[in-house]
Amino acid sequence: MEEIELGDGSALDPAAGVTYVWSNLNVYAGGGTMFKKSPKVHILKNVSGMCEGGQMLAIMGASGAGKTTLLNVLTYRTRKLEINGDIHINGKAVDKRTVAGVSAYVQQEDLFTGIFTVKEQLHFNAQLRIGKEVSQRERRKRVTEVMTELGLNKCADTRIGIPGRVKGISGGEKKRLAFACEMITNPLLLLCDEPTSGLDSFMAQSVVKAMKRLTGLGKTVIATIHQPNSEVFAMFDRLLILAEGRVAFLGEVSEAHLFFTRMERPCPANYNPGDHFIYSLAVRGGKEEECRQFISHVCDSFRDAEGKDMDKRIEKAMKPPKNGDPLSNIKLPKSPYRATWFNQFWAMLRRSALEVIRDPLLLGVKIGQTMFFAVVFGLIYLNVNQKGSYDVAARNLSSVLFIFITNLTFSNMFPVITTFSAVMPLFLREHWNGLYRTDVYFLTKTLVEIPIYLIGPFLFMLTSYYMVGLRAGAEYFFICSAIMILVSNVAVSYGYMISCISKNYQTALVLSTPLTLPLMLFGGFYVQDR
Ligand SMILES: Nc1ncnc2c1ncn2[C@@H]1O[C@H](COP(=O)(O)OP(=O)(O)OP(=O)(O)O)[C@@H](O)[C@H]1O
Repeated sequence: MEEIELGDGSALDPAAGVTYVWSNLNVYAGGGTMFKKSPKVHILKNVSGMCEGGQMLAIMGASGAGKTTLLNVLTYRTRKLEINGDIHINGKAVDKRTVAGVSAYVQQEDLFTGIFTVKEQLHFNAQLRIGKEVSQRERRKRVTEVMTELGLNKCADTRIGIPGRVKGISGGEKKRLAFACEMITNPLLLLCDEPTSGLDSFMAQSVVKAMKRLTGLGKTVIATIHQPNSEVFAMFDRLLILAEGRVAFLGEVSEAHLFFTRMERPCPANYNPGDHFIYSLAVRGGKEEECRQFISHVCDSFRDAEGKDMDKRIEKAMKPPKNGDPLSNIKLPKSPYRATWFNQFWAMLRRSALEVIRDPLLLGVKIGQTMFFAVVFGLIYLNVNQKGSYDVAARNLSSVLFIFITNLTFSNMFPVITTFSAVMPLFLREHWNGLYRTDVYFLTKTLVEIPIYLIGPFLFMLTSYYMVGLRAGAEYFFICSAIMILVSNVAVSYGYMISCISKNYQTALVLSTPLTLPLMLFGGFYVQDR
């Protein structure tokens, strides 16, 4: 059978789609650190399941059942969790790189660059997530296609918005945009965490229909789903119901009806089956013990009857095919990044520049703050260079310059680390999604923001120049100022570097002081030495 060439350059033999299998997954959280112990929580308990190419699997369950944790484990996006169990694709154990190479993941939380319009966000994704073998024309066509498919044409030129500051597209449009950003890569395996939440029933249906269309191309679609309406529910081929971290049911939708009838909870006529299954396995307030006993009974019954057949199928699906490489129908990218270094650099440079131009708040706050401190320091050290003998005045000036350098270094570095912590979730998601490398982010951010951090210290030193009442040695003052401006910019760069490397706010903060100290001392000794 002929291979399907996908938009991202990968290929899929429709006769052998991606069979995704997971077996006996046990996930634990907590346990504490060496300093502080906390109880270990067993989140997923012996969870097994599978989804074949051309199928759409719904993962359902009450809130807290473990749906999101399962999807995070299946996409290797877990941090600080202990995981045991096996994950196989087409019968072969796979690692994070393989899963990242074949899959796309629509996460529950929508994270975007708020200053972008919907179309710009999709073009940005098309530039960085589609392989270089796909032409620009094809990419533009793909953007137009997904916008039409997901009803995003109306808000194509509307900014996404920044929560609490810039009103942008609606919550439902954001959800569809998140979905469109993943669809654009034409993935072999699509995982979605609640893709329909926040959507009206028409839009929820459109999103699920778009997912269903992917299964028609032989792709594998797995989604957690909350309160699906009957039409949406009917579109899923298979159902995995989780309850209290255990598998309560796995199989076809029609089999679920039979199973719940056997459990003496038949779905009433004209009742939404999805709602009924979730409600039956929820832990209700005031009846916790009773509900937990029922859940335990349902999970045990499934494991000891229907689950046995499923286990056999899973066991079989985990064995590699007798002949050939089980992953031979998948062209895995050599690098986790689809775009070249230069393409990543230009796309990120443009985005970083637009962020400053379209949201000049940071620029305004930074300059306003610097001017405020320039005036305060200027008033404290007003005409300091005019007082006493020439030697005393010179010594005073050196001390004042040292204080200036301390202020400029720290006041540039800490805001960088603090503002970076706000964009850290987006950076981490895009970086792990293979959009760009850490060094590209660091370089483009630094390059774009350096002019801002040049203007601030320049105005600071200019104000100080007039306020300290320079008696002589203007040349000395200007050289020291240049050194200070340089040092304060290296501090900005340091701030970004520490944040990018540590990828963690607390670590960046802890590292910032010892790393800034040599810089400050260099500047300090320089101004003292003259
Ligand atoms: N890192 C963690 N530490 C401790 N408990 C955790 C951690 N992560 C998840 N849990 C717990 O595991 C359970 C499952 O969480 P999960 O987010 O997977 O549920 P969910 O089914 O997706 O819920 P919802 O539908 O409300 O999003 C919850 O009780 C949650 O509190």
